[in-house]
Amino acid sequence: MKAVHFGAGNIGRGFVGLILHDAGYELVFADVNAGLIDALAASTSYQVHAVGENASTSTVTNYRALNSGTDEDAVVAEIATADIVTTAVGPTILKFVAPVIARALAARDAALPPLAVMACENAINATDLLRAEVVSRLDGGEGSPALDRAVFANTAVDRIVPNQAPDAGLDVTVEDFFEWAIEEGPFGAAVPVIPDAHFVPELAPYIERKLFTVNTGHATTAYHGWVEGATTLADALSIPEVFAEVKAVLEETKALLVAKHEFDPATQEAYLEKNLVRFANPYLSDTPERVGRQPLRKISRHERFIGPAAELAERGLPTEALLRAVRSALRFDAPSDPQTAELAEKLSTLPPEAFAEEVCGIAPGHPLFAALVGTIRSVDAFR
Ligand SMILES: NC(=O)c1ccc[n+]([C@@H]2O[C@H](COP(=O)([O-])OP(=O)(O)OC[C@H]3O[C@@H](n4cnc5c(N)ncnc54)[C@H](O)[C@@H]3O)[C@@H](O)[C@H]2O)c1
Ligand SMILES: O=P(O)(O)OC[C@@H](O)[C@@H](O)[C@H](O)[C@H](O)CO
Repeated sequence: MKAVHFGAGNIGRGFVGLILHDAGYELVFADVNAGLIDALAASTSYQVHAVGENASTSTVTNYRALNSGTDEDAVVAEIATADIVTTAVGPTILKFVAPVIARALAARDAALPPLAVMACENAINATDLLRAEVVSRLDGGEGSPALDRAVFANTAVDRIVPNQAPDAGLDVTVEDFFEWAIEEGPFGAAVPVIPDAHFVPELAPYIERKLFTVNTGHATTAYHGWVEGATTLADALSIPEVFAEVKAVLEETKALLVAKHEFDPATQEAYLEKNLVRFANPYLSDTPERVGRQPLRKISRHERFIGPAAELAERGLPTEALLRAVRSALRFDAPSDPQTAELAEKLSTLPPEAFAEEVCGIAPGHPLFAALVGTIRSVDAFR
């Protein structure tokens, strides 16, 4: 069995690669970072250190590595004969890997079992986004026979993998918790062999619970922590005012998840409490810069803040804590992040009403619009 994985970064090596290796796949990492690919290609193993109460170390072997920027033909050839292709490159990068997958599907022997394609990004239905990009590159689009050679399935991946220490080499330190939910419907009877993943009939409750609890709470910790001058996530959560804001945000998203997916409130409360502990994992060194990265993506329409806030407002439920988190997101100005300059430029050039519509996707008439515009306007006070 062979799996090709795009994105040999934190989650690629520390989660997807490890799980596919443990499932028995030969791995081919594809990435555009030449130094990383050269290091992987020159090595025969790396280690994943899981830290927390259930610490463990795993060794990943049986992999190869290819530079998808300079050796696209080789990556196409690998995918054409693979069983699985996964991505962990970031949702905004999917459009760049799609042409490679499209070429591979066109080249794939139609007699082979279909390729399982799964995007492991933090976004609702990321695989659908990838599929749309692949289709747009295929001759004949939706009518292309090459589409019959693949099965596309959405997934929700959860494991906190911070940026690694500069001297860590290829080894990755990760939290001990992990969860990988994959929608089973698209596969029919031919579900891929991945014992550490669980296949679910409907992904929406899983991805929304994950994105609107783990990622909403995580980003709230990062943005309020950044405003308070915290340098790690654990430090941020140790500030009582930040902790209170994170808890308040998670109570708001809990109300949505309980109302929308009929989760048991006590179970959801236990889930959010567990996540507060995960964010403060003392063995993990994570930063507001990483967790808050790409603020424009994070305040977009279907993402971790505006997504739940819009649905809460539509149901007449409170959104104040989510909007206070958005206000801190608007103040995020990490120099390492190109999106913060873009954010500042949009804040200074767009009227708040236009910002709400263009950046957050909330138009006049939506029940969140007035409060969101007020939030955007209030950021002026800090400039
Ligand atoms: N780190 C986490 O805790 C975590 C957890 C769950 C999900 N995710 C998701 O996984 C994705 C990756 O996150 P990460 O933290 O591993 O980021 P990362 O920056 O560590 O890794 C991304 C990798 O993608 C590579 N890449 C960029 N453009 C590429 C291209 N065109 N082709 C091939 N590779 C390319 C980069 O060189 C990098 O090695 C994101 O969507 C993120 O939301 C991350
Ligand atoms: O990867 P992002 O930028 O969407 O979000 C940053 C973190 O919240 C995220 O990477 C978490 O660590 C991860 O989603 C945990 O499963």
